[in-house]
Amino acid sequence: MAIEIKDLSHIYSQGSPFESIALSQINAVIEKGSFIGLIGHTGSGKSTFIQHLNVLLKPTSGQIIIDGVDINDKSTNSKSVRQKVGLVFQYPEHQLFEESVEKDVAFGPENLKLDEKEIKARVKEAIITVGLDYESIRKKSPFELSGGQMRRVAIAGVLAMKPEILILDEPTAGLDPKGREDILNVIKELHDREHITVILVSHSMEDIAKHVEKIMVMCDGKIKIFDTPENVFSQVELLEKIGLAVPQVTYLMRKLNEMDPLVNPNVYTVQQAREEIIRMMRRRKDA
Ligand SMILES: Nc1ncnc2c1ncn2[C@@H]1O[C@H](COP(=O)(O)OP(=O)(O)OP(=O)(O)O)[C@@H](O)[C@H]1O
Repeated sequence: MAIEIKDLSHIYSQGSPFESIALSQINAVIEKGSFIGLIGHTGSGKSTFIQHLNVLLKPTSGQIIIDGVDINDKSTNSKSVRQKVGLVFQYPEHQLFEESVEKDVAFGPENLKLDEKEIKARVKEAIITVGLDYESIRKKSPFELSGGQMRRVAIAGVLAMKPEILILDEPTAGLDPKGREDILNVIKELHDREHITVILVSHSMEDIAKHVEKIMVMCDGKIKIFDTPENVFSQVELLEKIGLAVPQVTYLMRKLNEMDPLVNPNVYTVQQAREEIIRMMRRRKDA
């Protein structure tokens, strides 16, 4: 079963002078088990959208159907939806508060009133899944860890709830390139192993291009494109119009195609090609 989004709109402070249309008649189907990247400039509606998926926000109009169930229907239990749809907020480490890593990760499963053995097993599994050494880290205070480790602990806390749908809002924000890559690899491996649906929100095309199966591009509260990375990146003009930079590698591929003697009779030497690419990268850096 999929996530079906039907004519979803959200207006903040409707009817007041501060009214703001954040989502405008969105329609989409996200297949079960897919890995989606959600991208858009600041204020495009990404956070508003994902908060609807685990009923933190209710639609002004429209519906969200998950596994055939309208999640906003009066008869639907919000708690059971939140169990199914795990949401990792931006900078989730700010929400760590327990005295040890294992207590923090156990917080969600304890709220589910699971038995102690099951909680312990889930905590261990989640900590290992995010790539941390369970034995050496479990008793530590989250506050003695590095930024990247704290982020992993926070993600483990959501994984310990065993969500079927995992949504991560900018999970790589503020991390160095190595930390970003590590987190993205953890998420990718989890998706490949557990076949859960993953929605990864990011500002960075580069970050998500490598891993996701489809990219949803949002602009002004609407979905502008929802397609494979190849098809999204081929729409360079549209992406630039909405203020999104495509990955450098796409520009390079484009340039190399232009340099292909079959496409362009002004054949370049390898040296000329190198120089042209360097000039292009500099121009983009200066822009
Ligand atoms: N609590 C709120 N009250 C009023 N307007 C809001 C509220 N939250 C968001 N908005 C407005 O809704 C629109 C969409 O915001 P949203 O936070 O969903 O965008 P976003 O794409 O997640 O941005 P960012 O990348 O900066 O997190 C923006 O115009 C924003 O100003």
